[in-house]
Amino acid sequence: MRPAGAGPSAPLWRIAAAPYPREVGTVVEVAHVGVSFGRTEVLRDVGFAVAEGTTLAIIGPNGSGKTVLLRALIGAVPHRGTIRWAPGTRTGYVPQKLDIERDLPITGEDFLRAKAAVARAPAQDVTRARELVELAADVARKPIGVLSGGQFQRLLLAFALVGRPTVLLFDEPTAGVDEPGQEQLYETIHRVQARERLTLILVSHELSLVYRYATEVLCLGRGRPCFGSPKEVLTPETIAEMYGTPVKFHLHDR
Ligand SMILES: Nc1ncnc2c1ncn2[C@@H]1O[C@H](COP(=O)(O)OP(=O)(O)OP(=O)(O)O)[C@@H](O)[C@H]1O
Repeated sequence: MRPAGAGPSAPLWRIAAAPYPREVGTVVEVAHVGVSFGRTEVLRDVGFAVAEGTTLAIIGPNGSGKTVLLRALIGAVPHRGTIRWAPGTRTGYVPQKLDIERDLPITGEDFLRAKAAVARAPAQDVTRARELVELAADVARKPIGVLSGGQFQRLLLAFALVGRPTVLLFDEPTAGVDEPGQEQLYETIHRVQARERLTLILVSHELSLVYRYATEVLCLGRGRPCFGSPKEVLTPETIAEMYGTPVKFHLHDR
């Protein structure tokens, strides 16, 4: 299958040139954001807005600044420009990598309880989050080092859900997960999103899943960032331009 999409004349660049209009229900507004490390500019003039309950996918080649942007959004990286969260927003962040040793002698349950303690969330949030992501209680009682890639990603998702965020920021939800597991994980995220009325901002390399699940797509890469619907952004022309090379992806049947 080939990607469906608008022609090259589609308005792909609407954000960088003109900020997205403020709407009722906008969760975050980002305008002219830039990030540099020393003399190296990683992000320049990034702008977009995310409406409540929608899914923004951030795509782009390795090193294009996707993780840096997520970290800027949660305030972990200094930036230029403005990032305005709606009052009352609570974010849950799932990093791409965890800076903990997987062979630490702690169980999934311990891990979730630690988050509840830090977030001052009630103990029942742990069970609730675990059940939401369909992680079996006996799996959560195992040491984190023996969990499969898919189980570990579910644990990370549960970790982010403890404290009841209104927005989930997810860096590569399917890293270390096989292809059927990726679909299942996206289904789970989608289900949790609908049930909890969450807004999702996720970084992904899985363009077919992005096509299926995202409401809007922000593409970082060579040239100016582009922002639009999956149909507008995920065209062979745009992808080739942003990645610097043609990228093939398959659209799964619904
Ligand atoms: N704290 C930091 N100090 C210096 N440079 C950094 C720092 N964090 C990220 N970078 C650099 O910023 C650039 C973008 O990194 P980032 O991790 O955001 O890329 P990415 O698009 O998420 O890549 P990937 O798809 O490989 O995960 C890289 O060149 C990286 O080395």
